[in-house]
Amino acid sequence: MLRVRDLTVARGGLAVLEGLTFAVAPGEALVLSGPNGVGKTTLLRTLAGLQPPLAGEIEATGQAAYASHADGVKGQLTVAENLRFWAGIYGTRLTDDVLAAFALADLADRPARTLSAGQLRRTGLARLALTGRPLWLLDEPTVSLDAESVALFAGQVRRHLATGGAAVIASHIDIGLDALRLDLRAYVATETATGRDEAFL
Ligand SMILES: Nc1ncnc2c1ncn2[C@@H]1O[C@H](COP(=O)(O)OP(=O)(O)OP(=O)(O)O)[C@@H](O)[C@H]1O
Repeated sequence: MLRVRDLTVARGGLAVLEGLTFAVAPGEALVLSGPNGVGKTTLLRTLAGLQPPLAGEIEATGQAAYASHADGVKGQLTVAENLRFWAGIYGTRLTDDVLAAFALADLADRPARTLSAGQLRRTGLARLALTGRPLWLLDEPTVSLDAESVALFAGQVRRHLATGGAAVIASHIDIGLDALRLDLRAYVATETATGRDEAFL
């Protein structure tokens, strides 16, 4: 589903990670780890096609759904209206199953601006299920979620994988998935370190 060869990704014109080679097959999840600033978001944005790679190749079969830190939920719309809006964009339908899967049934008619941080995050994540896209690229999807919601979300990822989907997930916590793991510390670009050090002199 996703094949990456000798990839270098950059922010602000400087290489952040280099020499990345990996593959994610249908049914597989890859968890990206590494400390703040190592380049998880930069890699995910590059895989999502939101920024060009500095070098290397990315081959993907099927479209990707990218979920970033920003939930992208419109505050003046209700939860259901937000989800219907996205379903319209992706040509799918909002069903009770999706609301139930993300524990949003009781919140469906609430204006999104009145939601708690975790409820807002669950609404943003429910969008994934509406995209119908096979590859999920998830940047810290569990931020603001309590333990119950993390388990609920992990269940949705498992369901996605079981139906032939795949996922690449940046996460500081173990969300309990049987996943491939990639520690990005091993790929920190040497040029970056030099460039940043000089910038601080
Ligand atoms: N616009 C920019 N210009 C220059 N450097 C940037 C820019 N945006 C991010 N960076 C730097 O690029 C590096 C990678 O950032 P990135 O957001 O990908 O890290 P991350 O692993 O996702 O971090 P976190 O765990 O904190 O979310 C960091 O050192 C960051 O400071």
